[in-house]
Amino acid sequence: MPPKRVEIKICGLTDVDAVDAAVAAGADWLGAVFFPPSPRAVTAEDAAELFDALPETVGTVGLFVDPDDALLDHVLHHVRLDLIQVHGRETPERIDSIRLDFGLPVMKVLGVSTAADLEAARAYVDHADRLLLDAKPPAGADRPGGHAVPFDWSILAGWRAPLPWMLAGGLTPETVAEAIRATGAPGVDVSSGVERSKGIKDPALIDRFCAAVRATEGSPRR
Ligand SMILES: O=C(O)c1ccccc1NCC(=O)[C@H](O)[C@H](O)COP(=O)(O)O
Repeated sequence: MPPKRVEIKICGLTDVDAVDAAVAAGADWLGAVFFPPSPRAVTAEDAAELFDALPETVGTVGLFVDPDDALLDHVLHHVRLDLIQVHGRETPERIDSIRLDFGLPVMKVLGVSTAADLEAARAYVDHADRLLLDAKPPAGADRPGGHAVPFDWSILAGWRAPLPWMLAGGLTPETVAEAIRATGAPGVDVSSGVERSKGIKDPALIDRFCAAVRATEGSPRR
């Protein structure tokens, strides 16, 4: 079987050095968080600077939590995004309206901790373009993601993804290869695991993360 390329998304970027490191390391997707309580939140203007002059091979992702149309309008007025990631309680119908009104594909995040949580995926077929499986946030958290928490990957055994998907939640340069091997994930998403402190990305960790993913390509998977 030919080697399978695993998509890499580096999320929560806030500075140009980290963007440059992610591009140089071969990341496929770069994410910016538009959710002010996050330590990684950026303004539309910041993101426009960060995502200026990227190679065409690199896609840009805006991460939103239950965004209203005014926020999406504002951000998209400033920044070229290729994919909208929604990390809140967005229904399939709300995703339809985002796709229709803003003309962009949407990746819906599902918080999972048990196999039963995976059932929710089916409701998004014919609505979302992609799914991102992430851990549920700790109790009382002020935001639904980006907590460096993995979920139990064994719940994915035998799961047939109804849409293209990515794996997230507490991945690091040390764990990502095993995560890919154990789950067969066609894509991986990281934020905390490539940071030197909360919200501050470390170019060397980005490089190590991407290298660890690329080293898995072609090796046997689930
Ligand atoms: O990063 C945040 O602060 C954030 C805020 C609100 C919703 C989601 C958020 N992060 C999610 C991600 O960055 C990723 O998509 C993914 O969950 C990976 O997070 P991590 O466990 O930190 O690697």
